[in-house]
Amino acid sequence: MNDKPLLLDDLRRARPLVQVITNYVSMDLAANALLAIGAAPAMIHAPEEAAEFAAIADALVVNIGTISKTFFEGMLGAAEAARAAGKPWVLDPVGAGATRYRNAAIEALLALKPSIIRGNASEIMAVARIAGLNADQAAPKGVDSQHEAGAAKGAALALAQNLSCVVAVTGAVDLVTDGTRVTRIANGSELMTRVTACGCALSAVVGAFAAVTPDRFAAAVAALEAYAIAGDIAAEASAGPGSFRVAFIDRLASLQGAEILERSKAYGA
Ligand SMILES: Nc1ncnc2c1ncn2[C@@H]1O[C@H](COP(=O)(O)OP(=O)(O)OP(=O)(O)O)[C@@H](O)[C@H]1O
Ligand SMILES: Cc1ncsc1CCO
Ligand SMILES: [Mg+2]
Repeated sequence: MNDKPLLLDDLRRARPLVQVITNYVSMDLAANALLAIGAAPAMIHAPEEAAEFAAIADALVVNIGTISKTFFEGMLGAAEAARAAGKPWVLDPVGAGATRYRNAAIEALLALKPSIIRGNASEIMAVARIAGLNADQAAPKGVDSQHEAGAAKGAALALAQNLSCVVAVTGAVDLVTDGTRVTRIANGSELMTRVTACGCALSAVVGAFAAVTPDRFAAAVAALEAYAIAGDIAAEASAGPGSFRVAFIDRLASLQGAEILERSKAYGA
């Protein structure tokens, strides 16, 4: 029996408290995506309280999209506290490779051992380079991917093995690896790339799934699959990016295990 729909059910029963330190662009969509999927969001980033809160949250998500000195201090404290408390934490390395400041922040965050790294292909290739792996790839030009997820397979495997974490690479076909297993997910709509912060909100949802199972690989696969399938269903009734954004939140909220089983285009490869 496929256990992915059960993880969604577990999530809705547990209603995990997910602390999200994310960029200004994504705060609203990420909090609403968490509520819709069945989790409880808390967007808490101030260095004065971020670490204290991470010790009581069920999972932490750190996204460096609009990082600044203050945000970075909060991220370091929270990630350290999550690690010390044995809570899962997810890193979304937005714009990895774009500037020296961003790369140094990523390097410091990698040292705090993220449980799951979720990014687009360009970002994951840049993170591997920052970690001293796979150094021959081109730098991304901004926050959007210049590459297909499959192009980052080597970088994702190397990162997962080296940091003992799960790496989730998104794109037209998503790729998830724990360094040994690789699952691809061919669901999702191109409209998701035309709504800003769809990837950031996904990273928040990955945190919610990671809060309800110790199996980080299963959590990442289940989160990406549910998210992309909600995107497929929402796209069927959308005229463009604006109406899609609204329909997408509705579909995350109404998503059923049976729809995941019916529509899943996940395969091992
Ligand atoms: N070309 C595509 N076709 C279908 N689905 C896609 C496509 N590109 C991305 N997706 C889906 O969109 C979601 C977000 O992934 P994406 O790779 O766009 O993140 P991102 O680049 O980090 O986004 P952002 O930086 O805007 O938050 C995932 O569920 C992914 O499967
Ligand atoms: C557009 C943008 N700029 C910094 S973060 C962000 C949200 C998508 O990553
Ligand atoms: Mg992104």
